[in-house]
Amino acid sequence: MDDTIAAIATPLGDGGIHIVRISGPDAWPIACQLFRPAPPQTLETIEPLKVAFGHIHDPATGRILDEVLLTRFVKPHSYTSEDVVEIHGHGGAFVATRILQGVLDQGARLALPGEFTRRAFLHGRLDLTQAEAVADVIHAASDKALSTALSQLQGELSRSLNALYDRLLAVLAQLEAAIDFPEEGLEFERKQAMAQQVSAVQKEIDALIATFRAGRIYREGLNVALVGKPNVGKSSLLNALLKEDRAIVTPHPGTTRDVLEERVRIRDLHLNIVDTAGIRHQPEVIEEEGIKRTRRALGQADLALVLLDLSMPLDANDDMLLDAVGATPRLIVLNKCDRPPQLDTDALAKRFQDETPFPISATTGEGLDALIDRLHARILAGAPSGEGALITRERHRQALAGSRDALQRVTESLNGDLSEDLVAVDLNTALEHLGGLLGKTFVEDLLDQIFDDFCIGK
Ligand SMILES: Nc1nc2c(c(=O)[nH]1)N(C=O)[C@@H](CNc1ccc(C(=O)N[C@@H](CCC(=O)O)C(=O)O)cc1)CN2
Ligand SMILES: Nc1nc2c(ncn2[C@@H]2O[C@H](COP(=O)(O)OP(=O)(O)OP(=O)(O)O)[C@@H](O)[C@H]2O)c(=O)[nH]1
Ligand SMILES: [Mg+2]
Repeated sequence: MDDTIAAIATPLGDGGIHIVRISGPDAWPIACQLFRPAPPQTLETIEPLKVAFGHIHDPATGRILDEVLLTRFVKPHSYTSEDVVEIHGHGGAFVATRILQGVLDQGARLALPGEFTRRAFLHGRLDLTQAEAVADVIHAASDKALSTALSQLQGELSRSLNALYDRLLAVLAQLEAAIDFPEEGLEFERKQAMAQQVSAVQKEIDALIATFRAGRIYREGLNVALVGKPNVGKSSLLNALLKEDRAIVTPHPGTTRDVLEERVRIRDLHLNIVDTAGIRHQPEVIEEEGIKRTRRALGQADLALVLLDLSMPLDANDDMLLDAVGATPRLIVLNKCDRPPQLDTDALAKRFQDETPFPISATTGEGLDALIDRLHARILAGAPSGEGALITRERHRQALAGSRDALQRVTESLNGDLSEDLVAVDLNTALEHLGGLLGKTFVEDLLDQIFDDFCIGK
């Protein structure tokens, strides 16, 4: 951590401005080799956290490389808690790379992905949940995703976890006192009181674990599989939903799948909709493959949007599909309601007793608002009300579950008659899980996992 790192903190391409960021003990000396402030400013008069105007020179040739703004941060008052310099140059991959090269030539090392934030973590300016939140702010695709990430960055989750950690630490101190002075032992009442304190913490951990469903869906979006027989209007519905919010939609290719996935924003939330269509030719050959893909999409979905064609009777395709949906939570959507209905609605009502199918028309847009209302309500159903801390990642859930299980053993032991040493072991395990979640203790592998997903320059 004692070397000086540098990177272009903005995406490489033509744009308005680019930022070259330098962090470490040589950040300022390196900047001094390259930057000439415009008079009357001199290098000596540049104040931290103020913007200075000037030029970057190429020390090799003395020529001007760019006209820039520069900000100096003096440790520990910077993003990384180290000395930092930011050079704001003109947008453009070539000029940005040219300035970065100058910085590297002066002795800085190219930063690894996430290394600035990793340093902020290692210097204690952020804990691990806050560092994760930095990535979540960057990837946020809805208001909920953004507000969840920002409150985590601001330490909302950290505060809850630290409070629980401290309460357990206080119990551990009592236990250890009893271990150190065995002649005094632990009276029954003391043990009861400790068991109560522990189970109170356990309850709060359970409550945090229960926020995972909502937290994950806010952060990642609800995974929706759009399923239905060929021609029922799946792609039309997807397009209609996309049109609702065209500007903020970003199509991104499935990572391991060859199906199309689209991100659709619905008010303050977003969905990841997988369109399972498009396998129509040579049905005898492709049919099976199509069903396999549909099943795969369904397996990864939080919700299936099952499309039926209101303008024709249910057929064997629909049956096969409904079979495939199986236990995946679903919403039945009846498309083409602009056409004369052919679907036997009595039979339908019998078949889907507790469900209200949604009549829509993907082409006229009829019923779409109601469908969106329903989707929105369904996502929020069971979500924690209010502003409390949420957990958003499987890592959080696992750590909390580990802590909760250990605490369960602690309360059982305290209520039973186990020795203080053994109780302390479980209590320590519970603390380690919480500590690991916050990054109080960590292994490099975990940091690699978290920070490798970051961009270079973050
Ligand atoms: N130009 C620029 N914009 C940016 C960042 C940055 O590093 N540079 N950020 C990050 O990528 C985010 C802002 N986060 C930041 C967090 C802390 C500090 C910082 O210097 N903190 C010091 C001083 C604060 C103060 O003077 O009040 C500190 O905490 O001591 C800077 C940015 C988003 N925008
Ligand atoms: N009248 C009417 N026609 C519709 C509606 N939705 C879709 N269609 C028509 O139905 C046909 C099939 O629509 P698609 O959206 O391609 O259907 P799909 O389910 O994606 O079909 P595959 O990709 O082949 O599985 C097109 O001609 C659409 O214009 C609707 O609500 N009303
Ligand atoms: Mg289609």
